[in-house]
Amino acid sequence: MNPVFVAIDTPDPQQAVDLAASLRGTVGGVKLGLEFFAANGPAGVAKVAATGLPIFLDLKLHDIPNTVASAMRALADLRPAIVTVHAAGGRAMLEQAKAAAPVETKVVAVTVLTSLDAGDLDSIGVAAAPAEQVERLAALARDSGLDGIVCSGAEVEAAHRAWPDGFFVVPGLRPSGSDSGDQKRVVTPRQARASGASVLVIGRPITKAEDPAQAARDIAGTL
Ligand SMILES: O=C(O)c1cc(=O)[nH]c(=O)n1[C@@H]1O[C@H](COP(=O)(O)O)[C@@H](O)[C@H]1O
Repeated sequence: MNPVFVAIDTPDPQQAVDLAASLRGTVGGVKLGLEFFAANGPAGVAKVAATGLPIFLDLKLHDIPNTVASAMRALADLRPAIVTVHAAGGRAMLEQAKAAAPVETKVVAVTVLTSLDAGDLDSIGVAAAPAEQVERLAALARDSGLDGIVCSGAEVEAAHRAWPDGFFVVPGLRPSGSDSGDQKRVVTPRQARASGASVLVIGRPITKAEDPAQAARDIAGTL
C-alpha cells in the first residue's frame, strides 16, 4: 500500500475533490481535517470519498468520554479508514472512542503535536521532553485498545519498538531543503518511513506545489 496520505487543508470542496481526483493512483489516501470539516461537514467528506480514495478523518476529538463517543457514532456513516482523537483526553475517553467507531476504522491518538517543542510543553505544564511524553501517551493509547498513534518522525522508531503491531501515523514531513513552516519536529518522508511509520501525512509540500501529482510522485520516489 502507498503510505502517503495527502492532507487536503482547504475550505473549498471543489478544490478538494479536484485535488483528490488528480492524485488518485499517486497517493494512498486523503486526510481531511478541521479546516475542511468546519466548512463542509460530513456531506463535503462524502464528496471527496466519492473519488474512491480512502479517507483519513482528522478531527482530533478531545472532550468528555460521552461527547467523544457520540461524535464518533455520528461520523460512522462516513466509514473513514482512520480517525484521530487526542491521547490527552485520557483512558476512558480513548476506550469509549474506540468502542463507538466502526470496526474497520482505525482510531489513532495524537500524542504531542509536531508543531510543539520542549519549550511549548513546558509552557503548558508538561515537564517531560517530547519523546518521553510521546512514549507515555503511546502506552496509554495501546493499553486503551486503540489502533495506533500520531507522532513525529523523531519518535516513531522508539514507539514502534514498544508497540510492534501498532499503527503509526507521522505528519510534520518535509523533503530535505523545504520550508518547515509552523512544524517544529520535522523529518524527511524517507526518514519517517525507514523508522517505521505506517502512514506518512504530507500536506503543503504536495498541495502547494505547482504540479501536486508530480510532487507526490517525486516524494514516493525517495521512499
Ligand atoms: O493529526 C495530524 O494529522 C497532525 C498531527 C500533528 O501532530 N501534526 C500535524 O501536522 N498534523 C496534521 O498533518 C498535516 C500536516 O500538514 P503539512 O505541514 O502541510 O504537511 C496538517 O493537516 C495537520 O493538521
